[in-house]
Amino acid sequence: MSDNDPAPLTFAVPKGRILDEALPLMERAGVVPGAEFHDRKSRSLSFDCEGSDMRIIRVRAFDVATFVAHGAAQVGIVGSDVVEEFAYPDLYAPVDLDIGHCRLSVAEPAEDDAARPGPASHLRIASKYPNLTRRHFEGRGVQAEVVKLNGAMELAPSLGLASRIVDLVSTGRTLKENGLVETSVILDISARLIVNRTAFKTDERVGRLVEAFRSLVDRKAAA
Ligand SMILES: Nc1ncnc2c1ncn2[C@@H]1O[C@H](COP(=O)(O)OP(=O)(O)OP(=O)(O)O)[C@@H](O)[C@H]1O
Ligand SMILES: O=P(O)(O)OC[C@H]1O[C@H](OP(=O)(O)OP(=O)(O)O)[C@H](O)[C@@H]1O
Repeated sequence: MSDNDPAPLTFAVPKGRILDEALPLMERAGVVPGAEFHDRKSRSLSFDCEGSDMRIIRVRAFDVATFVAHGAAQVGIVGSDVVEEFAYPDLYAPVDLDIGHCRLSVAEPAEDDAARPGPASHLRIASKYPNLTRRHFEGRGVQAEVVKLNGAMELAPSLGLASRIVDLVSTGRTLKENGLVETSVILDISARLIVNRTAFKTDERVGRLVEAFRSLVDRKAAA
């Protein structure tokens, strides 16, 4: 790299379930992680990209948004749940990738309707999404006290930690097996290509990546 070459771009991806669906799209957009990315024994968090000086970093889903919003990564892939929860002003989500579909829902114990108390003005709710939870309940005139958990939300009602949960639902199996029922959907979710707004305005490589992903999604929709 000469002194005049721009700094390599950093592309952030989540570690878990979105990745399986995201990798084929990334590859078709020319973002191909090197072999070490697939080496389960590797403890590296930053990887080469084939045919480019771009770096690919693999972080927790919520952290993808944080890296991109702060410009530490310029591009990333993350669920719209994460985009909406943080609502970072410097984060722009220009492409719906049509993968990682699920929903953010309210759930409560599947007990008899007769045993359920009437409408409440204050509820304790367990969630990994405090902002979306508060916003949803405030819109319905209910003050939500959110107990922040990072997983296994479904345990909270039976152990008296909260009366309801707000969590991601896909097949609904986890709710069912833990004696809960979905009572309302807050948000339909899919994965988004996200970019740092400043990088998008100032670095044409970011714009080219956005166009590459957008045309892939458009072609899939037209097929
Ligand atoms: N059934 C599901 N459960 C959880 N997330 C789902 C589901 N279906 C799709 N998703 C999407 O996947 C995202 C989680 O992505 P992924 O599992 O790749 O991240 P992660 O980094 O492993 O997350 P975590 O921080 O929980 O470890 C969610 O934010 C959501 O957008
Ligand atoms: O409707 P389903 O298909 O059952 O999927 C929903 C479950 O999947 C997610 O958990 P995940 O497996 O990511 O584990 P976590 O609780 O550690 O987040 C989510 O938090 C639910 O628990």
